[in-house]
Amino acid sequence: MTRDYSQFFSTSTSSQSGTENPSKLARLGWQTFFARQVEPQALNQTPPVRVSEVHRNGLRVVGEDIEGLIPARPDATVGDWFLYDADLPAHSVLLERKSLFKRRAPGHDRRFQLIAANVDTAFIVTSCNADFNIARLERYVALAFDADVTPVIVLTKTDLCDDPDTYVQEAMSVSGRVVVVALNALSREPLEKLVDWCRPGQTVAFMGSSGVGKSTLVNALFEEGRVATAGIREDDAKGRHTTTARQLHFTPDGVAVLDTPGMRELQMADAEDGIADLFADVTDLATQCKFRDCAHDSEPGCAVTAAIAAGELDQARLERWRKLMAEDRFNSASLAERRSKDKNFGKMVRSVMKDKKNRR
Ligand SMILES: Nc1nc2c(ncn2[C@@H]2O[C@H](COP(=O)(O)OP(=O)(O)OP(=O)(O)O)[C@@H](O)[C@H]2O)c(=O)[nH]1
Ligand SMILES: [Zn+2]
Repeated sequence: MTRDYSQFFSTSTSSQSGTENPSKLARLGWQTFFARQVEPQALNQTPPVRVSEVHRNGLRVVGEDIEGLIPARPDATVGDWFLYDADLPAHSVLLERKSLFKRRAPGHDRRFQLIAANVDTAFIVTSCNADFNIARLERYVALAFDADVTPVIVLTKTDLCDDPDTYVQEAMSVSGRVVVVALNALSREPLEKLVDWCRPGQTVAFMGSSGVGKSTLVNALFEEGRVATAGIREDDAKGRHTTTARQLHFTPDGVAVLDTPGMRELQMADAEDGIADLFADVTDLATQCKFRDCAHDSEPGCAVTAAIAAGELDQARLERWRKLMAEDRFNSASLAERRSKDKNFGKMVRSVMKDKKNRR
């Protein structure tokens, strides 16, 4: 292989700027972040490939002129980049990731499962109706922050709502760092309003409950509509999974769209950093409390309760922070740790779980 990869070493412009005619590799999502990790000579010997599908027997990878298979390995997932060794695929070298969604396995050992790597943007989708739930939005935003993925809140079904602006205002209260977009997913608006995050070479994911319009938005990104929407489903009020495989779909424009059922079951686990990012106002206040282990209840010198009393912090937001932290702690603990937790903590967790169920 004697391909010249030097063009991918430009550090002045990233592929995000959307050049007129991006190369195949750029359209697969190859960015300066990955190019910086590699010597040009190595690229010629072992060209970059991206994991487009995860199967039991291996990772399907695609590159400039390559379609290959790397033997299954637990340390890689869809969206990962490898330097591909065509002679010994198992010796391909995994590149450092920009971002990673992971979760704890449901089984006994609670291992980490890698869900998706190198996603640039997570569209957190909800609709301007009863699905809208501020606590759920916060969970997804915290998960995205924790994964180093940019969250964008997308409010769908504006056409069915008298006052979308109320929803927009509330969604904006989630975080000053998160853009909120409101649209009718069945119109041309998705293409117009999501364009900033859907340029060639970008990788996007859609998160949100069933029926909020994720497939509809994905369809909008594909000219021919390759991903099926569920349509009307009277037989199954809760909706069903129209997506089954763990893979990346590439739009004709070169946007990689993540398609994995795992995104649906993402739980708060070891996501303390993401929660801290989202609730920076609360955690900042907490550092000013008189006692380091302040529970922000009735302790003297508590900066958090003082802020609530002064009307600077919303009590409801504080409660949602507590619940998210409790959920994260619970899900992060091993089974043994869970058993040894004291009764009160168990009670708290049960109430959080009950609450979670009610929100679904
Ligand atoms: N009027 C209107 N209908 C919408 C909008 N977005 C989605 N829908 C409809 O809502 C239904 C559910 O949309 P989907 O795109 O299948 O929702 P989903 O989030 O992919 O659902 P799951 O596949 O179950 O996760 C479909 O009948 C869509 O046509 C919107 O903005 N306006
Ligand atoms: Zn306090």
